[in-house]
Amino acid sequence: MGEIDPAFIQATDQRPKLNPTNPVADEIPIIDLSVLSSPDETRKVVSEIGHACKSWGFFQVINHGVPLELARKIEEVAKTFFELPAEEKKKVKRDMVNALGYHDGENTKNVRDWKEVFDFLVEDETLVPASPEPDDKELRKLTNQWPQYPPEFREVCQEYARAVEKLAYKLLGLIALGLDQPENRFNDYFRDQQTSMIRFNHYPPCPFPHLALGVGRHKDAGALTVLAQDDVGGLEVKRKSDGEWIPVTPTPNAYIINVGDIVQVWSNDKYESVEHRVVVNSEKERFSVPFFFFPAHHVMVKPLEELLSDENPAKYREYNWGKFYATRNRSDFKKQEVENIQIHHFRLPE
Ligand SMILES: O=C(O)CCC(=O)C(=O)O
Ligand SMILES: [Fe+2]
Repeated sequence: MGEIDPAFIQATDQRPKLNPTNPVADEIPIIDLSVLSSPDETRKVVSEIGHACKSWGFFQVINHGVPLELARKIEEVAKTFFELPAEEKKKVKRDMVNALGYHDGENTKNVRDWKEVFDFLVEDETLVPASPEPDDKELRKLTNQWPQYPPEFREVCQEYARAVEKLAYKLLGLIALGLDQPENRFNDYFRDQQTSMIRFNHYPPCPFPHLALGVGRHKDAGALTVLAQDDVGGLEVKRKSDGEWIPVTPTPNAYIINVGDIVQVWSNDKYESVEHRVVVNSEKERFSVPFFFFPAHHVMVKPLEELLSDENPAKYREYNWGKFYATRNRSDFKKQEVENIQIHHFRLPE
């Protein structure tokens, strides 16, 4: 079995309980979107989603409109890509210049994740700040790197991106309705120059599942995440009521949705971006595909004025999404000595 590289070892209090003595019932709500054509049913779905966002920050959706055939194809191209020899994958490796493509050395909270990933942008050319420095107004264009194999890779990725983007807008609308806002309240932040990204995660079997994590605990920084997972399991969500780590049992053909930091700020903490992590196992590899719904770089994120009052004053000062993203990317890329940028850094004193 050999020795584990110490870079992967989680601090004692972060290590997973692999065989919990009291297995927890899966409580994360499953919401059926097939009924959205009827106004009464839509109201019900809006309220179910609102509840799920408040109590869990997570829910699953079924009958979501993403063609099953496309979901199957995306899993297949992702698997085929990760099976390529390392030298082939390294041809599209991310580097200091291009942050997109393949890599296997990511740190979450300064511990290395047991995974390899491939990242691509939903818009093939995406503008982002050139640096995290607040006074540097320069922008740069990010572009995708596409592997040559499998040959259908790019086309399948782009078709999948459009289908999941549609679902992401639908969900964003339902969340807006749940906050008593018009359904299209948030759309303009994305319509032009969204910075959304799709990631293929591959978690190889790990001989040290009690010491390492596939992804360390974190919150997603964007507005929403729309995640496909296979049938292996490993995602765990921190339950708000007691801080226990609750596994999200795979549901066939479902997407897992979680609200990110941006929705937390827009909703002024009504909905919270909840911590989650991925546990690995010694036998099976696992694949997952998150779609990170990110607004345009120029969007200033702040609590919605419409929700604020004397009783509900703003809990955050506004921040620029592009600079947040640039700062976060810098610190995920290299191991750093300090905590990387987090949403609580923008919290106003009570
Ligand atoms: O693989 C998963 O289930 C979740 C991955 C995740 O949380 C992420 O990539 O942000
Ligand atoms: Fe995540």
